[in-house]
Amino acid sequence: MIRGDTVIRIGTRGSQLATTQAQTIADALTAAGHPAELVIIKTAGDVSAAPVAEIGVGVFTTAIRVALRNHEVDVAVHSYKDLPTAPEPDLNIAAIPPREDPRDALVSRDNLVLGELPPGSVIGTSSPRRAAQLRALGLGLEIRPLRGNLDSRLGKVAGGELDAVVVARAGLARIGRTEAVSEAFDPVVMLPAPAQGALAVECRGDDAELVRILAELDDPSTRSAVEAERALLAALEAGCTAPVGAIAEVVESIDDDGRIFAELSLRGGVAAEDGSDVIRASVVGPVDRAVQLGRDLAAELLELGAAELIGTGSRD
Ligand SMILES: NCc1[nH]cc(CCC(=O)O)c1CC(=O)O
Repeated sequence: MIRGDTVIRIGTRGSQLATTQAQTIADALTAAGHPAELVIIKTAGDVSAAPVAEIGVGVFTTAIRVALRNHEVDVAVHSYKDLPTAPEPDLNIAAIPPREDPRDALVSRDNLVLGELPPGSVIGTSSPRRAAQLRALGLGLEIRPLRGNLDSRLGKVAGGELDAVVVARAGLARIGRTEAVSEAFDPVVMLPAPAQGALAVECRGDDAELVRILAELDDPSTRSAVEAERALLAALEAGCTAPVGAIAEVVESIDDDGRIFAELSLRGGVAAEDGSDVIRASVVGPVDRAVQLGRDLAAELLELGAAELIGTGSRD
């Protein structure tokens, strides 16, 4: 069924990463009989090269949401981790497609893994979460601020300006550059940003037909995982300013009668920005209790002292 004769307009940032991921949604909709096209929208994050910590949460997403509310576009495709946690009651994240690998990735000179980088090596990242977790490893690395699109970040390693950068593996996967990855960090080493690697496909809440069409692209396992991670982040934002990492996965468990069933495993952590301390905890529970699991884990982290870790409270 085609929505009248109108083409669905998908709002996206103009970066290669953003347009590539929005195009996958356009292609999926078109293949399902709903022709769609991209509309490029400039966001504050595209205009300023300042660290996200300074420009604020929502720099990559606010302008796209404005265009959605103004009916300039019908759908917004966001990197989920860039969305503020505040709910937007008039908008509906109608699809969370299957997630890419959520891990952070090291891209380094000579393809070295983290443990091979000598003390004093210079690593680029502007993410307080990545910087804090790198410092906490105690490897004597020097952390330098770094922003810009993925290509320019990788270029700083290729050009010899930096020994390595840490970026989301998912971003590299989407633009076809996974060959650049020298190491994907197990979450035991570095917890990814909540919702890293996931997309939020959003429309106006009153566009019932589009809500229904987009729902076909939804992946319930990814949705549960992202809901748990984001609930953890939202609960911690209230009482803690240090950077937060989280990863949830649907895992198979076996009950007392030997039957296999699905559960949601959530790991989360908070790190002092100077790397002097990391607090981690985990929880496993019913997949349909994702939000509660996130809140429970946040409460546990706060009990363990998360609020006492000082940070800028900024996001990736
Ligand atoms: N903060 C910018 C941003 N937003 C989403 C991604 C990567 C793709 C994703 O996580 O879905 C990136 C780049 C990065 O963190 O390296």
